[in-house]
Amino acid sequence: MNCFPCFSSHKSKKENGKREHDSSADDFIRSRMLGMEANQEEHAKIAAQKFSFRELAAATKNFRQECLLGEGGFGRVYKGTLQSSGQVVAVKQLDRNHMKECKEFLVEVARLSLLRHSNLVSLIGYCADGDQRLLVYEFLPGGSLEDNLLKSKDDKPEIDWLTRMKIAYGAAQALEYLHDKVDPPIIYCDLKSSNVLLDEEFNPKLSDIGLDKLGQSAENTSKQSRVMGTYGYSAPEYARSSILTTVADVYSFGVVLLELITGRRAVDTTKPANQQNLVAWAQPLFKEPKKFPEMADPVLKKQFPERGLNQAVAIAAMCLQDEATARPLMGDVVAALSFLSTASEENNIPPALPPSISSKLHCISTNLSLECGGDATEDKQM
Ligand SMILES: Nc1ncnc2c1ncn2[C@@H]1O[C@H](COP(=O)(O)OP(=O)(O)OP(=O)(O)O)[C@@H](O)[C@H]1O
Repeated sequence: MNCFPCFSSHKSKKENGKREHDSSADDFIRSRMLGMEANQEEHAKIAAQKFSFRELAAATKNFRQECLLGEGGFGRVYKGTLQSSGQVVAVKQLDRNHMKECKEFLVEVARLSLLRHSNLVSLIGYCADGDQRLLVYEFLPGGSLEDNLLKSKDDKPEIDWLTRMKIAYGAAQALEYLHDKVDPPIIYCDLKSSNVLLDEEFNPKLSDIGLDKLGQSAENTSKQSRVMGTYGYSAPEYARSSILTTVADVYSFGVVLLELITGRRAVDTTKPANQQNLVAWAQPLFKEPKKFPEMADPVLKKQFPERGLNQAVAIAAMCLQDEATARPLMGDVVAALSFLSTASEENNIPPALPPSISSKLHCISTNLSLECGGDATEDKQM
């Protein structure tokens, strides 16, 4: 028997991430708002709070350099404190070339404000004063997964195995929500460790569900105009065709999971040529389960359950299959990770999967030409 999980593939459940949907709430908002003038009435229909530019300037000490958290593809992000409530927030000031049209901006804010999940950074409010466009998010004090896992760790505690699995589980739940619980489904587009933010307890939240991303629903994949994704994280079919689907998100998730397992960057130009691309380095190892423990991050000092490690690598291997339709659905990844992230603190061993899940997750040795190492007890886990 083999310990690798097999998930229902995208081909069987959905065709390339597309699915039928009825007229949804956001269609309603879009149609209503595009037909209206940008006035007070429009603002009132958005769940997020409306801020004036003056309020956000005050919150960020006039966008002072010391408040700057960083700069991304859509603009600068500042840490601020709302004077009305004392709440600490992250204020994203969009570049002038994004969302100039007030109506379009408000439509996208309305869509953003409908998203609610504990593993997504919440949108608190927005500002559309003159030509200024700003978004106000909850502030995540723990920094990004990239900061914590992959950058210099002098002043940071190492992230232990179970915490890594919990981070993977939370990020997977957020993607499952966007793919399967939102209608029409939303493709995250740019999952990478710098977009996984952490709170004080290392609970992950996906950030940067940007305006372009919300404009890119699973129904309009062929309308992709701007190059999204990040080298090292993008699915091979996206590099070939520029068409994004939910299965491309599954691939990017596989890369982040592999980063969590190995402590290596998706792309690291400081490494020897054959190790610079994480997936290319890992692919041959996926065929040699006995070598899986060698893939683990050395800073873990072998403090991980071997069965859990084998299962996590197998999930990553499933997500990273070249054949897009063979990749698992995020719902199945969530089911498997829920067990890997709930090991008892005492023995750090993930519990056996219940029959209902293990029957769903049947073996994938034929897909990946893998034979699992480990003992019979381990093999029964998945
Ligand atoms: N809600 C937040 N709480 C705390 N820090 C945040 C928050 N949102 C963004 N940041 C930080 O602000 C910086 C810029 O973030 P932003 O999302 O604009 O870009 P990015 O993720 O670095 O790049 P890209 O736009 O290519 O995804 C990053 O360091 C990020 O960790």
